[in-house]
Amino acid sequence: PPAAVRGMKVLDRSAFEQEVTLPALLVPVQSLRNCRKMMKSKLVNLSINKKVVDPPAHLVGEELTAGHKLFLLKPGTTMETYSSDEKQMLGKLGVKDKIYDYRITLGYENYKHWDVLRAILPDSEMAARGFSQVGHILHVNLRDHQLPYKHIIGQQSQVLLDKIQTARTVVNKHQNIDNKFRNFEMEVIAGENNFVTRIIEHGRKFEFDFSKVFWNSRLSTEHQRITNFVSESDVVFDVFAGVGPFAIPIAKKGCVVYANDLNPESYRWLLHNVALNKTKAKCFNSDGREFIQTELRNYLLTRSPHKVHVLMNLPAIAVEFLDVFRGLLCNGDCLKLLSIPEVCVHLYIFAPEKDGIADLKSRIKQSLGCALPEDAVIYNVRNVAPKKQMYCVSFVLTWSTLKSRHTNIKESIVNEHCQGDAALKDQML
Ligand SMILES: C[S@@+](CC[C@H](N)C(=O)[O-])C[C@H]1O[C@@H](n2cnc3c(N)ncnc32)[C@H](O)[C@@H]1O
Repeated sequence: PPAAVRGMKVLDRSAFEQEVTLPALLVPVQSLRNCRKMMKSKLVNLSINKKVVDPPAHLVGEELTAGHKLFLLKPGTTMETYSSDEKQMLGKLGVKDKIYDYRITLGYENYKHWDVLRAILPDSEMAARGFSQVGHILHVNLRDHQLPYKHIIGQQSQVLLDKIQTARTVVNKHQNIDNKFRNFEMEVIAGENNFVTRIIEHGRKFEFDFSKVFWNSRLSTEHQRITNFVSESDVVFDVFAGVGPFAIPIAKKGCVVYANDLNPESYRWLLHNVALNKTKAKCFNSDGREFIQTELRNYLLTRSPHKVHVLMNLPAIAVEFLDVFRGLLCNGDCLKLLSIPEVCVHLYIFAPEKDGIADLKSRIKQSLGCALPEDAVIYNVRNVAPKKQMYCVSFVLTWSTLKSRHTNIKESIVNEHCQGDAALKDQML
């Protein structure tokens, strides 16, 4: 497109009009088929109705207009572009060894929407990064300097909407996801003003209002990894459950699931999705800390024989919640305490690329009050930004952490309970 369109804030289609000269080859009609095959990659790649046209007499001479067509080629094509073999082949097909200059007026409609965006925007980055799709919503992240162009981007996106049949809305997602509930602020730049969408992830259905809750399709592999990891007989506490992408497939597997989210909208959609998938999960709308202190604690004191998993997917700050496990059971009846099930925490955490493991271990230690167990599994989930990784750290909570805020006092409790009975003490320890 003409250079003058760069920086345009309101779409002016007429500014795209210009006369250009395209190189062209004169081909006898009987060779059209073979030539088309041979020159496919060399034909002009604009959205032009006809890339093979009738030759005008003023260009090729009266005698060559009949029985011939012009092949319009990519700008810059010369006879030197062809190898000697290709030239020989063209000669055999009766193609003239000459490039003609074909004048054509191009307009807005001849460019693909990405070409239009690339030509208008001050940098081509936005066009290169493209769109992501969540249900019927396409989303872009416009940088501050691209905001003045949002209407043009919206208009171009409308073209995209027409092409992607499942898409009906284009939003600009403000990049900052630092708000409490991890949802994006978004603004419709094309299509319907409707954020309620439906996703199918690994065969499970999820409906939610994308403007009010967290959803990230890039976590789908992780959702599946954890779902595969837990056994049917395990009990799962999903502390930051969102709209249920861990909780629902795990419940469908047959596990008992307790799912919690502080965002009332996430909670509402969580309940909706549990029903939509015809499954069962106990759902809560509490702060994660309170959920652990009440639901998890009560459950552990029931002396259940089932292994417990605690999912903590709030990678920016979940580590700060670990202190809640310190002394979680410190006021419990000691006999009950001695038969608590194994509790495996799956903590999501961001860490820098450089020395990330040492960094996360140190933060976990600080919050948990003891070092991460040797056999903890540190799994790299994904790269979230340049130099920033997301990990899932899976580890079993030690008895002493759950019982004591300070030190390992298992032995002192046993002593207290056994009242000098050495045999009982041995048995209990
Ligand atoms: C990163 S999202 C994860 C959601 C879901 N587990 C997933 O994988 O898509 C974190 C969730 O934690 C919720 N949240 C934020 N702070 C919370 C808190 N203090 N207690 C409980 N939930 C919280 C947010 O509403 C959000 O749904």
